[in-house]
Amino acid sequence: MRGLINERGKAAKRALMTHVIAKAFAGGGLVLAQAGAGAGAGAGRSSNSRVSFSCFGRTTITNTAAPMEKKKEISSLDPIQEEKRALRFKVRRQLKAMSPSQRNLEDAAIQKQVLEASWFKSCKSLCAYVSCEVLREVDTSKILSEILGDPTFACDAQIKKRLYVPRVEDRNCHMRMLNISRVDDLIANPMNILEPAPLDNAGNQREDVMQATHPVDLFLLPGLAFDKSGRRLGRGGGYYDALLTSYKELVARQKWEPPLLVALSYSVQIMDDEVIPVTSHDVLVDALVSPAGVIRISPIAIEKM
Ligand SMILES: Nc1nc2c(c(=O)[nH]1)N(C=O)[C@@H](CNc1ccc(C(=O)N[C@@H](CCC(=O)O)C(=O)O)cc1)CN2
Ligand SMILES: Nc1ncnc2c1ncn2[C@@H]1O[C@H](COP(=O)(O)OP(=O)(O)OP(=O)(O)O)[C@@H](O)[C@H]1O
Repeated sequence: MRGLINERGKAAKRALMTHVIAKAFAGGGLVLAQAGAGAGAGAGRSSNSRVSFSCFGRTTITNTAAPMEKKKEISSLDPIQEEKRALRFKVRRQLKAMSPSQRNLEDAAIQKQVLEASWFKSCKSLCAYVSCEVLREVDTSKILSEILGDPTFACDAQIKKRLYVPRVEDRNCHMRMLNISRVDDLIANPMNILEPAPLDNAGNQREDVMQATHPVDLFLLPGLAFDKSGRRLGRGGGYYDALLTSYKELVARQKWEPPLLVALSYSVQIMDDEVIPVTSHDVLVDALVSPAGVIRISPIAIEKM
């Protein structure tokens, strides 16, 4: 899975950029954004403009040749979003500076801890992200392959778990978690992230975790930065915050046990307290798995992990 993404290299970045630009124009709004601040892998550029995107209809377009009064609008953007954007920029740079061998070591250490953990072994149903090399995310390929029984990975016994993975639906930056049973169920989306088609090979709708009759026990979450009080900084789409909020509401309605929200983090992604800005939309995680170990944060993590 990781190899598949590896091979795509520059084409992936082009695909990502095309997608982000298309998304920006689909959003329709015209808001100024700070030059440089949002200019990560997905920022589109022309000679005097940069386009970046944010979800829930807040598209941002920077005209670097804009007159002064337009530049003033830049500083009137929500300061929390500005802080988040600056932190994303910084963490992306640190992730890019990690050597491949360091990343491999940390990927192996994180996945080993997950695979050997009692809370993972006992979980019957989970939502997990399909890691993307271009985004420098903690690798999940070994975890997913063990769940799905990929023969290229040696495992003592196939772990039987129900697995849901993200699929971005274009409208309103909506993300669903759909059930898959094989690695082959995944295809690359325009952002070059592997995700399932809405229909399975037999033409049936894949089960959406929001429609499932049984709860999931665990979410394995991606992100750009985390801290030891459970704060999580995502990539700015609000996809996970929205989905986790809806899922928590479903859990409360059904009187199910809440799932463990566990983020996977390289060492450089763990920030000091108070560094990550938060709003009321941000959902806190219960625990982190880093190469140095599991960090249990919430009472549910302390009880179950
Ligand atoms: N593996 C994986 N799948 C996922 C997510 C994720 O974070 N990781 N998502 C979680 O939401 C959703 C997709 N959301 C995404 C949001 C932004 C970017 C992205 O490429 N961002 C660029 C910067 C873009 C910009 O700011 O202009 C980047 O982070 O470098 C990718 C996926 C659903 N699937
Ligand atoms: N549940 C929600 N309902 C409405 N808007 C939301 C919700 N969650 C986040 N948003 C909005 O989405 C935008 C992006 O949010 P934020 O910067 O917190 O995303 P993120 O945590 O980086 O991304 P993700 O959740 O995909 O990992 C913000 O404008 C935020 O207000």
